Amino acid sequence: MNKPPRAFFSPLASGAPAPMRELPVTLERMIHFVPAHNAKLRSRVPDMAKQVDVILANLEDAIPADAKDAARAGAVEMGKSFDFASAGVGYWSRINALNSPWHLDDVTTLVGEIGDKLDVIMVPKVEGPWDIHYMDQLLALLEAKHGVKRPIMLHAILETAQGVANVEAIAGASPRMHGICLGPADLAASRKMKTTRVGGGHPGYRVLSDANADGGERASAQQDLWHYTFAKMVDACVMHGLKPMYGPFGDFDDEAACEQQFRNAYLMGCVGAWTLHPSQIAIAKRVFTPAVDEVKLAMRMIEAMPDGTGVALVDGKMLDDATWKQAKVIVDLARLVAAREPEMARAYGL
Ligand SMILES: CC(=O)SCCNC(=O)CCNC(=O)[C@H](O)C(C)(C)COP(=O)(O)OP(=O)(O)OC[C@H]1O[C@@H](n2cnc3c(N)ncnc32)[C@H](O)[C@@H]1OP(=O)(O)O
Ligand SMILES: O=CC(=O)O
Ligand SMILES: [Mg+2]
Repeated sequence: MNKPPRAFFSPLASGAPAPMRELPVTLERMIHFVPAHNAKLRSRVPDMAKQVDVILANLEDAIPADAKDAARAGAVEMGKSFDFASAGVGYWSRINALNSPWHLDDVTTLVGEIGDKLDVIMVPKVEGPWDIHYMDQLLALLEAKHGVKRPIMLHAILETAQGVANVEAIAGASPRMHGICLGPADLAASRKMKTTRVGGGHPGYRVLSDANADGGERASAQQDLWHYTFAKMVDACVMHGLKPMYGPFGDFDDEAACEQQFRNAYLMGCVGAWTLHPSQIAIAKRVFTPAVDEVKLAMRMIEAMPDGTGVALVDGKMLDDATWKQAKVIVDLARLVAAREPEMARAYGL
């Protein structure tokens, strides 16, 4: 059962900041993962911040059990030693799962030490709205205790079959929700899919054309294993005003496949993807930044129908109110990019 509308935006603890009614308007084309226990990589944060929209201190999977405390301390150090807000870069952390021995220390330490520096906590393996309700209440209590001025947002990873089944309820569980991203590795394991890949396609998942009368070779094409989940996730996010994102792509050597996976997500409505290795940053930037010719065409479409109603022809193609809205999605994104990157502003003519 949902909370009544008036209660939805009430702080959950006396002294906690009021929940946000709108998400901050920010570019989040890539969430760059930093293994937070790794001092060498932590020392590169100021350089990385010049290249990415968001830096995430990872505490969960990929951090060895005996380095969990060091990773937590590293996340605190990152938040204290670099001014992400002044650099215009988001600062997130992926905490350990709700049932893990590290979870409680992760949340209490992060909020207690860097609650005012952290924009988003990424919560893994979210199964249903109850996980978000729990996080919401705990964060409100900790924010009140530590005098945090701005609510920390939550980004859920969709990586269990139960989570996928409950994705709409997860998206609508709290005004803290920032977005949801697809976690194809854990989701594959949860569903008992027979793949060991981290995202992307699989050569065995394909459709085959009918047999040829002459016995000739049958055409066959690989299909997208993630299409259903993406579509479900994007609709749930957009319905609740959240940001859908793609998660990890594990084959660092296959940049073309990474780019295609990111592009499918972009075209389907996602705003960004995780980058796990420096080589993936340029790919995410290329994909989640609208192309100059696409933006120029969209601007011409908007000019052709200045008040957004009626019908017009641009390059021989019909547009009406719906097309105008499609064009506006692209131009709005271009304006966000232009505000951050002067060379793109010039290229777009904005
Ligand atoms: C399913 C999931 O949950 S996915 C999310 C969890 N996984 C992660 O977060 C993985 C994050 N990435 C990493 O830890 C690393 O990229 C690894 C361990 C996989 C590979 O690292 P390396 O073996 O050092 O790779 P490689 O030699 O190609 O790295 C090239 C350079 O980039 C650096 N680098 C690698 N990953 C990163 C990163 N995430 N951020 C910044 N720099 C990085 C390396 O330190 C190296 O620098 P150097 O040449 O000065 O030594
Ligand atoms: O955490 C990410 C995943 O794919 O699993
Ligand atoms: Mg996972």
